[in-house]
Amino acid sequence: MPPMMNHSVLSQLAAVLEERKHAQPDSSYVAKLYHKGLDAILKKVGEEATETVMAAKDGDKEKIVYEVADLWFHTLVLLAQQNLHPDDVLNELARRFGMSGLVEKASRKD
Ligand SMILES: N=c1c2ncn([C@@H]3O[C@H](COP(=O)(O)OP(=O)(O)OP(=O)(O)O)[C@@H](O)[C@H]3O)c2ncn1[C@@H]1O[C@H](COP(=O)(O)O)[C@@H](O)[C@H]1O
Repeated sequence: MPPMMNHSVLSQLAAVLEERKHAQPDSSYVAKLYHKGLDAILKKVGEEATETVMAAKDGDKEKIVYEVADLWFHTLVLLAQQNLHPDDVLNELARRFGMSGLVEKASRKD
């Protein structure tokens, strides 16, 4: 998959996560998680990190990909809940990699 398509997946998912902030709590998984609050989101991040570790210890590549997807997804929910965007993380990684101007700064200040 070309890099721009990967970035597009993150951006499109971030847009859906943003929309879910205005949804009824019982209307979707993400809306329910927002409603439960920060501690519930952090609990999911912790659980998915643990499940990733267990998959890696089992040496199960398919499960590693599945669990990392769950982990990334819940960290994206955390970023959205904190009014941050995946581009903020991509920019930080680009900065560490010695690149600049990879993507526009996207976090909101509210
Ligand atoms: N990518 C995901 C995604 N990855 C994982 N999950 C959910 O995260 C949960 C993973 O937790 P577990 O494995 O512990 O399973 P679980 O026992 O059902 O979890 P809990 O109910 O106990 O928290 C599952 O319920 C998955 O369905 C996701 N839910 C939603 N998305 C994306 O988010 C978008 C918005 O989701 P909704 O708000 O549900 O419409 C969707 O269009 C999807 O693209």
